[in-house]
Amino acid sequence: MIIEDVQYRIVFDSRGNPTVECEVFTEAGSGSAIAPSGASTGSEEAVAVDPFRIEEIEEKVSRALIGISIFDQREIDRTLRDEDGTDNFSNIGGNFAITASIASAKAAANALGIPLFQYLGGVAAEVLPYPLGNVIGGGAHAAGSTSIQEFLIIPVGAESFFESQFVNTRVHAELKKIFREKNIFAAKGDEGAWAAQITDEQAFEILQTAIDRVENEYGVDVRIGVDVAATELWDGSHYVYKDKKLSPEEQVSYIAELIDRYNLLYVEDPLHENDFEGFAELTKQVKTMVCGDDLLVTNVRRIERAIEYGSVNTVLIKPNQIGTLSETVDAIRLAKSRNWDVVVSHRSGESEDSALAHIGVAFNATLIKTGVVGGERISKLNELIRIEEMIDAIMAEIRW
Ligand SMILES: O=C(O)[C@@H](CO)OP(=O)(O)O
Ligand SMILES: [Mg+2]
Repeated sequence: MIIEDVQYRIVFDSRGNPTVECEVFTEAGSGSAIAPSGASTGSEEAVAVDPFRIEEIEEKVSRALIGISIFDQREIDRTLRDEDGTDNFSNIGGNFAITASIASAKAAANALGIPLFQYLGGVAAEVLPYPLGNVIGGGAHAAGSTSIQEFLIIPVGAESFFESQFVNTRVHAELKKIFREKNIFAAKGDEGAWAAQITDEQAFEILQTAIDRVENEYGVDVRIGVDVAATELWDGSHYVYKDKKLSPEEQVSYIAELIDRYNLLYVEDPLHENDFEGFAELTKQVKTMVCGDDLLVTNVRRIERAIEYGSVNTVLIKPNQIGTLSETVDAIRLAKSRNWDVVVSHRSGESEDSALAHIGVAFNATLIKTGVVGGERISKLNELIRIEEMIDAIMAEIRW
């Protein structure tokens, strides 16, 4: 079954910015995908181009893809690469490429009449990731709030995906109460996390109080994680926080101290995007998940470098950072070959597209990073609740 047509349209993302949606057609129907976008992007990411170049790029992509088998994802993705001709998709745009790539996979799954997670992951796709929920945020996602970009929670004691997300929503709601009790004005940042004029230390204390209350009420363990997004703090020689300035060595000890003090389970981008050695220094010292986002940008070449240095033990996977589904899978496989944990992640600018939930289940991600609230975050979380139901139903039928 071949690709018969490829069409793009311009739609809007959660920040209200125009973005592209791609629809790939076969004789059996179609599949579609919407491009997300980052605010704190890594400099080595695939480049998103202006959605208003739609006419020119749609012409190129459809000419290239029409006639290829919808089930030959590698060939589809190779063709997108060839058509672009650059390393970072600066020609046809990572946004135009990733949507064509994922829309093709969805069209293939639809043609077979199976869900995307099953098309991509087969019978091995039977475990759900835990939701890594962003509950307090600042940095590039909310000006004036914390220096650390994201304070995240992981409900490690939950027994189902539903329960995990339920607990995360309780912590998010409890935080609202605490901000009120303390007379701290809190608004919401780009990902639905609370944004307030507080220091990072205050954020940790407030979050710990919220977690204690929720743990008491529901009897589930909740751990804290952070995305420092340290490239945003880096001025070329120091990490500049609201209330302090740290040298690279001080930054490593500060993060190690935070891990110890708040029993952090997860730390993302604790150092700037080119400090492979600094990451390695920290990873050696701690037992927690040390994750590379801007450092690795879902790119096999950068993951190889991180393996060489021993920089991390966890990879963040954002399909739009690399631009095709096949290369996303290559990044996941390479990380898994080193026993790293895999975390699939949304972007700060998102949409109702829920493919990320399917990709997380298909490739056995340990965690899925989304917000906790907001339609564009909830679309992935609710999809995981549906997938959990589907897996239960499938497992009740299949016997090994
Ligand atoms: O840094 C991050 O991990 C992401 C998602 O939370 O932010 P952005 O999409 O703005 O890069
Ligand atoms: Mg990040």
